[in-house]
Amino acid sequence: MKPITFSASPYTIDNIQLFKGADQAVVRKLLAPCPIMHVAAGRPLNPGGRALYIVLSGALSVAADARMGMADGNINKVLPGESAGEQSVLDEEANLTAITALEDSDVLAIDAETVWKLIDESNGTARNLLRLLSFRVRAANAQLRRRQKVGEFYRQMSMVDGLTGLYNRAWLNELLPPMVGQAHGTEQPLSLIMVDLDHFKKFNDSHGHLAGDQALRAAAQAISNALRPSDFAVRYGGEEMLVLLPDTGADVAVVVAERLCDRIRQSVIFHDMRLPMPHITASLGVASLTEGQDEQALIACADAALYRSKEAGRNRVTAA
Ligand SMILES: Nc1nc2c(ncn2[C@@H]2O[C@H](COP(=O)(O)OP(=O)(O)OP(=O)(O)O)[C@@H](O)[C@H]2O)c(=O)[nH]1
Repeated sequence: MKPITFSASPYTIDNIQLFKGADQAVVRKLLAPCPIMHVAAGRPLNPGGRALYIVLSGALSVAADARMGMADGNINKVLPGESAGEQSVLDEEANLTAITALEDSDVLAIDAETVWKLIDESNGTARNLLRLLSFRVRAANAQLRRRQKVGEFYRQMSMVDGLTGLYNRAWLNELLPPMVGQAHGTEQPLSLIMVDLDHFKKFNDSHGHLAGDQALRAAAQAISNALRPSDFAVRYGGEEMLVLLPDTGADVAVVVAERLCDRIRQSVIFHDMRLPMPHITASLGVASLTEGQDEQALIACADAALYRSKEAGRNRVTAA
């Protein structure tokens, strides 16, 4: 079968995605006046213009524009037979994507009016265009989902303390107020334990800051291992940690705090037996939410109890 060419060019239309299965005579008639542009490698195509471009030879690169909030360094390569710029033609918006020739290319430029005529007069072209747009929407949705996942990952990372793996102050600031609100609303108890490592300055001075970091990790691990999945451990400050116990009243909170105190005292800082065996202890303060109390007052109560543990000789638990 004789290949169908268009314009005065040697190119055939049977390999162009958009015109697959379309009435070739109609397509050829409408494409006849459309210019074929030769674009040198690295040159942009009509920035901001409204035209549908079909690559006949060479290759184009299409990068989403930052103004759309879609720019993410992703570049799509458009190869012979494929098209770019359909959307700007259909929604009558200026093309916000940067289209550049990756290599010396021949590109058929179809102006908006001709695209609409093709849609009106060639069912096959209209169907192909719909299919193409549907594919583009799916790809954009998948890209958005990927970006949401990455965003959520970084959001969660920003809520975790890098040294201990416990939640950090940002997490506490976001989550404690609603937890206090919920406890008041449901009249469920909520308890809080403040944990502060004893003589930690001396520990650092004697064993070095790296050993201090390791001791902090060991204490955080001991705390995490001793809690129920419904409890939360937070690194509150340097060597100060905080434990939140939802649905837990004062009596049980003191039992949990005693357990944490024991586990920290027994924690192994260096598993390498050739290293000296320093150990740590902690002082703890326990407070339970009282009527009308806000989160700051609750923390202040636990802090005051912790201070009394320090005053009484450290390595112990005091309840507010
Ligand atoms: N290695 C290490 N040390 C830390 C970190 N954050 C805080 N510290 C140290 O923890 C020490 C806390 O010292 P202080 O607040 O004086 O309290 P302390 O020596 O534990 O004394 P008491 O709390 O009264 O028992 C300081 O020397 C801080 O430098 C950390 O991330 N790593």
